[in-house]
Amino acid sequence: MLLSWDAAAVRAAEEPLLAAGVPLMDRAAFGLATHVAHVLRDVRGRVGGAHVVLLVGPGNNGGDTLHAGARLARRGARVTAVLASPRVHGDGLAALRAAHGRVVPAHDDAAADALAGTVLAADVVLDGLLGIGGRGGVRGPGARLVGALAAAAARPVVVAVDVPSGVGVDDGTRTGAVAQADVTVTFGACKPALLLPPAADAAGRVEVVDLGLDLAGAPAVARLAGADVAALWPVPGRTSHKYARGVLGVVAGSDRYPGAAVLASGGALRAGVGMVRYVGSAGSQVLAAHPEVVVGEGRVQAWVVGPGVAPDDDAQRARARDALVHALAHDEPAAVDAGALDLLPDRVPPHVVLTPHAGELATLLSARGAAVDRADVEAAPLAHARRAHELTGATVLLKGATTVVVGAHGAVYAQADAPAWLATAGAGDVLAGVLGALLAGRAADAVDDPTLPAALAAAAAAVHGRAAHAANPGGPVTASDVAAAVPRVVAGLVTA
Ligand SMILES: NC(=O)C1=CN([C@@H]2O[C@H](COP(=O)(O)OP(=O)(O)OC[C@H]3O[C@@H](n4cnc5c(N)ncnc54)[C@H](OP(=O)(O)O)[C@@H]3O)[C@@H](O)[C@H]2O)[C@@H](O)CC1
Ligand SMILES: [K+]
Repeated sequence: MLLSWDAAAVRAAEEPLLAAGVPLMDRAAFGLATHVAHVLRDVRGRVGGAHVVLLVGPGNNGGDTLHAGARLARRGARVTAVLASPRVHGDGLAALRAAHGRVVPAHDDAAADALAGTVLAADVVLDGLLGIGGRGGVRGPGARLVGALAAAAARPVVVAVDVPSGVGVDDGTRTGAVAQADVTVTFGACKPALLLPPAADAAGRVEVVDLGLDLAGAPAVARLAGADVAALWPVPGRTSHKYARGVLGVVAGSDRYPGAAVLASGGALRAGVGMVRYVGSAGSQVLAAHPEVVVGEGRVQAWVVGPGVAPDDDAQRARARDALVHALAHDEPAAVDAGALDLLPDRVPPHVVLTPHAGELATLLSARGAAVDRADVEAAPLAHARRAHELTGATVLLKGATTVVVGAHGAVYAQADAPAWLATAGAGDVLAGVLGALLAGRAADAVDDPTLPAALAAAAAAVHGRAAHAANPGGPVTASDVAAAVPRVVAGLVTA
């Protein structure tokens, strides 16, 4: 599991070490220089003679960068520090000068613009303008340098120092231009911005330098790895029968969208649910694709409600509403998608998991008095998913290239397992089915432990994303392909 801590938690963990005189900046700079040396060997074959440009901001982030630059200069690199502020870290600057690094001021926009060519001609650029002390996008001459990097057709390798400068460290937002990093070398612990969209898209590969911090308290954002998914997956024992493995009620599809019923049922079956009971008008299509499905109502442990339920299909909407009422009255977990999102009562428990995409989340929030549109949600996915959790009580899985899950007691996951090819019609229906299988297989646990539905939702997103890779590595996939690949992805995880 990849865990991240917010800026305040990192600072709190640094404090006692700094008070005890532990040289944290030395450790950070050593780790940074080591990673940059690896990068230089990759791009140039060696450190000696390579040209390294440091973008240096006013705080300790610039200090780390200058100290790392000094180490690289001592190893023979040609190091140029571009100072984007008249006030920079004194010790760091002295160390770089002592190591014969070159120092050039860029204290105004014109000076910064004149240095853009130098920056773009480097082998490697270290982005040390802002770290966890940054507030909003990069301002001043630093912004010109970042803008030049962002606009360049051919740019040097960029290593972000701690975080790409200008990202919202705790919420994953981006304001203004952010230099796209190839690698982010982060100190002490991963930061939320390195996992959360849209900031994480600018981070590249993330390397964590251990500073020996003792991080107390819960992490801010987590990302499940394969072993975590396997530990969450309901794996049948030798004596399990289909009812013990979970029966899932699926209220999906409509005359207009019968395929959603087929895909949601298929996702659930392929994820290992004991049995699917399908409720709705697409029974014949579901049976044609999946003869193992039982059509009609009966006892279930969990529900999938909403995929492909058309807004004008009154009969299917009534079934979806009934299913939700039943689920809530009997403490049965439910994945609520698409056409059922507007049928929710005001408050629901966290074992109700909403699975909107950005547009649907905007609609849901707007209906509850928070006027936002799709672009607002995409610019700040965590904040909006959290708002929806606060307003409804539900666990919220916000679908996207990186899927964000917010659950009870501050549980937050960000899963980036899917290839871009997964953005295809019907993929969300399959995801709802996979999640439904997990909720059915672990229904009692999901009700007892209010944070578990968020972990299960993240696990469903992880398997769904991996299935898209497995279905056709590097190429296009259909939702049916993704569903078909789920069993071997699950097998690979639970037997690893
Ligand atoms: N603590 C430690 O020992 C360790 C810390 N470490 C390192 O320290 C980093 C944190 O350092 P930091 O606290 O000095 O903040 P940092 O991010 O460098 O910038 C703050 C400066 O930027 C300014 N500023 C703010 N926003 C701005 C904007 N939008 N555009 C332009 N300027 C802006 C702000 O000005 P102010 O807001 O105060 O006016 C202030 O002057 C951390 O990320 C890690 O790299 C590691 O070495 C491990 C040990
Ligand atoms: K930085």
